Formats: sequence, structure tokens, C-alpha cells
Amino acid sequence: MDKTTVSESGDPGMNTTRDSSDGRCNSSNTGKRKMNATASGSNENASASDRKRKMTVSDKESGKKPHLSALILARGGSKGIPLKNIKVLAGVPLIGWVLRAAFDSAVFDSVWVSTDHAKIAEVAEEFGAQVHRRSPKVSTDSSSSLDAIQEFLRLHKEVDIIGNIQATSPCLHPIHLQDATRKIREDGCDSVFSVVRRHHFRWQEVKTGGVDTKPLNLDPANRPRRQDWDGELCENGSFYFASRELIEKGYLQGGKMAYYEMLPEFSVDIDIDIDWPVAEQRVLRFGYFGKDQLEQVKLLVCNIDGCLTDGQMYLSAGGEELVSWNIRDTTGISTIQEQGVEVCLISSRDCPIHKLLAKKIGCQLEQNVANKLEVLELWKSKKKLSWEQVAYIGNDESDVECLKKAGVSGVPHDASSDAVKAAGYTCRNSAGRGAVREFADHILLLGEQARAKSQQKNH
Ligand SMILES: CC(=O)N[C@H]1[C@H]([C@H](O)[C@H](O)CO)O[C@](OP(=O)(O)OC[C@H]2O[C@@H](n3ccc(N)nc3=O)[C@H](O)[C@@H]2O)(C(=O)O)C[C@@H]1O
Repeated sequence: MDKTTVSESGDPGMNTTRDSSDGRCNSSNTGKRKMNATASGSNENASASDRKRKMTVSDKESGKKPHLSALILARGGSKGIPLKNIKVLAGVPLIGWVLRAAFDSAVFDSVWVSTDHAKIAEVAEEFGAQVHRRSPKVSTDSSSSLDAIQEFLRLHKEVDIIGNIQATSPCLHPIHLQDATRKIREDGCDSVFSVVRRHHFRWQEVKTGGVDTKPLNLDPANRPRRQDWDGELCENGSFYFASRELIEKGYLQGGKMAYYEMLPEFSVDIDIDIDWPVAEQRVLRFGYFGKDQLEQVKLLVCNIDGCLTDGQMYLSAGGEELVSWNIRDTTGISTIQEQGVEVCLISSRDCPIHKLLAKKIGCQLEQNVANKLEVLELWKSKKKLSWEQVAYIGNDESDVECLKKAGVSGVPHDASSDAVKAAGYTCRNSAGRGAVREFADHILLLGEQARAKSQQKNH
């Protein structure tokens, strides 16, 4: 059966659409804004064996807890945006955003990325996911998500339920996945998918009878005001949970269905390249930045060479060493200092110009450092800070340990691959070309989020 048939038979959102096509805008219970199971729990497209199988999903009799796998599909051949699934969005490769939410939700028995591309596999493993190397057959432009999920299930017999999370919706939070999982595990749903409520009047294109269009979900003689209409539920593409049995039969939605309503600010769906900058802004405001971001950063330590400078050495004819830096970066440092974050500079070299620079921008400086972590630990304990209050930006192997320890860590775009792996944030800008400014902005934004979160907690 195709997707349309499935939806028509059971999706409460689709029922709203159908009823509205003759001008009636059907009300649903808006009190249940967050999560709403199919009211009747009816199983219009499920056979008797489907129902029996549902027992298997909840596995009440055997007592075995069904294995729930998060599965992120990330093929390499995306058309609009090349290698979209690992393109860095606000400092994190696209799949990283949803992988972080999946792990922190702690609801999955396993977390997988299905890919046909070596680099995507590498990034997936860096984020802790297991990798399913899928066949080229389910990786073409015309292969559907369902094809790829079915292939995964054929090769992973231990999995009972799939939570297919789309990387193209990066504003996902652990709470969304926890709520959806409850619908599966506790309420016995066979499938749950995410939606967003929209108040769009839709018109159908008509090609016959001299008429161009007809209304699909409104009566032009009686146009409802937004506040008098509950709107419609639209798939927002964030996730689709479904039991093995449903998927094997060719459905992602069916059986006892529930939808999970996400607020519009979390409903991002990157489809084409112009969506990217909008998604970036959205994720900075509403994305999930991990569990440990509630502390305000109090100290930023910056490796001078290869972060503040571009790592180039200049010599004058007289043999004098010259260093250049970018005013954007020093402005970033001043801005963060004004916000109460102390900035310290560190370098493995000894250079008189570093001293002048540090004095000019009012930073403590440690030069000739053989072990940067030792210095970082010393500053941290002298200033009585926790690691969560320390941010570090570095660019090469000697920075890796500091990047791993600091609560907030960043690297310029052109940092070494070891440093990139160890850091939480990869700047769009390169060393000496605005990376430090960008990282400072990132820290300030995290600070805003921390403040917002603690205000929410206090209310
Ligand atoms: C579950 C499902 O049907 N997902 C489809 C979604 C969904 O209908 C919408 O998001 C709803 O808003 O639409 C598509 O969405 P899109 O093509 O962007 O794919 C979503 C994510 O899944 C990966 N993918 C998809 C298919 C496949 N065979 N392998 C994959 O790795 C993509 O790389 C991307 O990260 C579409 O626009 O064509 C195609 C997707 O297949």
C-alpha cells in the first residue's frame, strides 16, 4: 500500500484536511498540543495479524524489552547541498546535532547511521554511532527512506523498533525523543511521527473546466480567523518511529498511530540550499547543545599560533620577526571580556610580539609552554573554576587534551584533524581570519542559552 493510503486511513491530521476540503475547519483538542495518540486507537489498516504482532512489540508476555534502534539515514550523494549530511552547521556536522540528541535521550538500545560514504561513516563514529554500510541500491537519488530502513532491518535481526531520525531536522531535543518513545513503549503504539501545526490555507491547482483553482481547506465565504481554527498537522520530517512488522510490510506510519507535535521553532526541515542559513540561525537559538551547557563560561584560553594568528611567520629584511592578527578577532576578545569572561593567551613559542599583543588586549599570557594542559589546569584551579566554566580554542595536536577537558571547545576551520575531532565547535572561519571572534560569539550565545534555561528553571 502506498503512503497516501496509509495516511488516509488513519492519520488524524489528514482527517482534518479531508473534513476541511468542503469548507469545514474541523476542531481537534488543542489542549493536547504536545502529544496526541490517534484518538480511537483504531487500527483501520492493520489486519488481525498486525494486532497480534503489536503484542510482540510490547512483548508483555515474554517480558523481553523490544530493542529500539535510532537510525539516521545519511547517504553521500545529496544533490542540492554536496555531502549535506556532514556539512558543518553552526559548528557541528549536520548528523552531529541529531546524534547528540539521540544519545542524550538515553531511550535507544542502539544508535546507527546508515551510509554509503566513508567520510560520513567516520563522522558518525566520532559521535559514537554504529555504522551500517548500506548498499548502493538504497543510496540512489530515487531510493526512499523506507528502502534503506528495510535493508537495515534485514541485516539487524535484533532490532524490533526503528526510530528513524532525519538529520535534516537539526533542532531535535532529547525530550522530543523521550516523549515519542513513551508512546511506543508505554502506550503500545506501532508508529509515532513528528508533526508541526500550520495555519495555511491551501488551494488545489485545477486544469479543466475554465477554473484555475479550488479551495482545499477553507470556505472563502467564511474564512476563519487564525484564533478560531486549530490549523492542520503537517509532517515536519524530524522523526518516524515504527515497528519492524510495519516497516517490513512497507509502512512507516500505520497500526496504532500517534503523532508528536513539535513547536514551530524546533521544526526545521533542510531541503534545499537556501534553507541552510535559516537552519543555522534556528539551531543557534533553538538547537540542543548537550547536557552540560548550563554553566556560564568564565575563562577563555586561546592558543595564539594558528588561532589568533594564521600560523604564518614573517621576517623583515633586518631579521625581525613579524606577526599579524585580525582586528575582528581582537574585537571578539574585547566583547567577551566586556561580558565578564577573562581571556588568557597561550603559546608554545617565545615571541616578544606576543607580549605586546597580550598587553594591548589586556590578557594574561603564558609562552614557551611545553604542556598546555598543565597550564590550563593551573589557571583553572587558581581561578577556582570548574571545567564547564572553561572554554578553549586551539588548532593542533598539542591542543587536543585541552580541547577534550574544556567545557566549551573550538577550533578554526583549518585546524588539524585531531583537533577537529576533539573539539565541540568547528568555526566556519579560519585562523587569523575571524575564528576567534566567531568562537567568542558562540560562547556568548551559549551564555544566553544558559541564562534562559536557568530562568525557565526558576519559574
Ligand atoms: C521518512 C521519509 O519518507 N522521509 C523523506 C522525507 C520526508 O518525507 C520529509 O522530510 C517530510 O517533511 O523527504 C525527503 O527528504 P530528504 O531527501 O531530505 O531525506 C531526509 C534525510 O534522509 C536521508 N536519506 C533519504 C533517503 C535515502 N534513501 N537515504 C538517505 O540517506 C537524506 O540524506 C536526508 O538526510 C525528500 O524531501 O525527498 C525524502 C525522505 O525519504
